[in-house]
Amino acid sequence: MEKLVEMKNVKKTYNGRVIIEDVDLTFAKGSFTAIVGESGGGKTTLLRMISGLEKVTEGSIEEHGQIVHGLNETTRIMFQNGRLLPWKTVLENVMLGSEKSETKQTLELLNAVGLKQLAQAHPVSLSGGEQQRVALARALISGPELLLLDEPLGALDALTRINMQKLIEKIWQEYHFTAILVTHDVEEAVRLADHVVVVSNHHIRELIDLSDFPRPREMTDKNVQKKTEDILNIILKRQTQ
Ligand SMILES: Nc1ncnc2c1ncn2[C@@H]1O[C@H](COP(=O)(O)OP(=O)(O)OP(=O)(O)O)[C@@H](O)[C@H]1O
Repeated sequence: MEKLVEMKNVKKTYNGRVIIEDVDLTFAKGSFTAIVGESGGGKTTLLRMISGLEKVTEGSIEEHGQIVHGLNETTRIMFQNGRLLPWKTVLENVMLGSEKSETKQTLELLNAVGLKQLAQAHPVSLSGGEQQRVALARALISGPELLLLDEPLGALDALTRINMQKLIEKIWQEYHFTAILVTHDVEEAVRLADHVVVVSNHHIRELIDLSDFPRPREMTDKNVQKKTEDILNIILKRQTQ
């Protein structure tokens, strides 16, 4: 297992208030990790520290053995709101993620995310799911090593969400980046991740290894349902303590 990111004894406080502490996590190259847990538990803060956008208060975060200082060239972030520029076309929005001009790979990527026919459309004419496809392509156009996903499917309806989960899994398998996903949706975490991090009470409460679960994972699969219930119980138990 080759390490990409390593968090050692990380603590974050805002104005003396502990948001998260005692974080020791390793993210292997090419792995898919989901971070779940109670609202306000520090999930986004964890992601922002990994991205370099937020400083750690104590401890360290290393990428390829180098301390993370600010946003890395090879890291991209995808948010709940695609943050597309309305006056630019789909293709132009995607190209914002790259300093190079359009290439054969650009069209391959548009094709892979199902946007080839919409390359000249503007964001206003796209559905929410299509807009997030553009945001995904823009995040991937430069070939990042690490993709941070901050609740990227949170605003989508249930069916679109499931289709987007399948797309993210397919793209992750094809493009071999390391993915870290923050989500409120435990089913989504179990469907996509090979490691699930449960955050609660300002700590990493549990690490669940799903790397042996075959893909694609369907919610009709009893083992997938059981894992989802187990994780939900860990979160709920904590909240009632
Ligand atoms: N810049 C900041 N200054 C002060 N407090 C902050 C700042 N950013 C986040 N917080 C606080 O840190 C706590 C954790 O926030 P964070 O967004 O990381 O949680 P979360 O687990 O992602 O929550 P949610 O699931 O609701 O999105 C919250 O109480 C939030 O108010």
